[in-house]
Amino acid sequence: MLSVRNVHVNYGPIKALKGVSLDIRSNGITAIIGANGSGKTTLLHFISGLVTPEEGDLLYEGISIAAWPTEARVKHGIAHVMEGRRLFKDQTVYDNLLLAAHFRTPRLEKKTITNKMEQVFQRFPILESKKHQPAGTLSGGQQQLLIISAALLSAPKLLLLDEPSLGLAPVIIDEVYSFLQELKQAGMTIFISEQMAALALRIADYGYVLDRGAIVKSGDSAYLKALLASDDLSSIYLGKGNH
Ligand SMILES: Nc1ncnc2c1ncn2[C@@H]1O[C@H](COP(=O)(O)OP(=O)(O)OP(=O)(O)O)[C@@H](O)[C@H]1O
Repeated sequence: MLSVRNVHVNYGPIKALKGVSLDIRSNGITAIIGANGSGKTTLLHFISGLVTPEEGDLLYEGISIAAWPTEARVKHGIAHVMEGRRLFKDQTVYDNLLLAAHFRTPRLEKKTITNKMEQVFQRFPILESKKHQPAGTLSGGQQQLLIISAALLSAPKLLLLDEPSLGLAPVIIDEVYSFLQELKQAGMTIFISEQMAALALRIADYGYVLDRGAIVKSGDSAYLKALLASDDLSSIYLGKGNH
């Protein structure tokens, strides 16, 4: 579905990505795993058009979209859930969903939005019970589920998730991950970045290991799990994620 080709991104003298190439396959989960500062966020920002590369290309369903602005990528189905749970914390849960639905597809009919919101509330009754509360009053896990649900309101073709487990308690991480597993079973295409390698490999079909801006290993999740278990990845300080 999406191919990153030989991407180089610099921040002044810092070379954040040094010739990264990878493929995100349809209907499944691809993971990018790497330590703090390895370049995962930069890679997701590149895919969303939030950083300009020195060099490289991005192919989406076979066509180059490297020159497209972020809005065009969003309109064509690339939804990005950023690191750090960015919500409108003073707005209610309901309004956050409404804003997300309108932002991504301004001409959605009211009935369609209502139906989609009903689906969110059926899946997460806790969000319904708190729908009139400011989003900032939700727990970290509830905020993460709200953000992912909001991203799904636009029925994206590709969902990008940057470290969805960051700062969450283990039991909540399990809830977020089982929701991602459900989305995968429903046919969604997901690209997930994680520092906790074993966690991402639990649900991913395929993975890439990023180390200081370069892909150093790749393979299906069984292969990468075996590398992790044999400590072959220990030099790059990945979180094991065996919580
Ligand atoms: N805006 C910026 N200006 C300068 N350097 C940056 C900027 N953003 C990231 N970097 C540097 O680029 C490198 C890659 O950072 P990036 O945030 O992409 O890594 P990451 O794997 O997502 O790390 P984290 O897990 O901390 O989010 C790091 O050395 C980082 O310090």
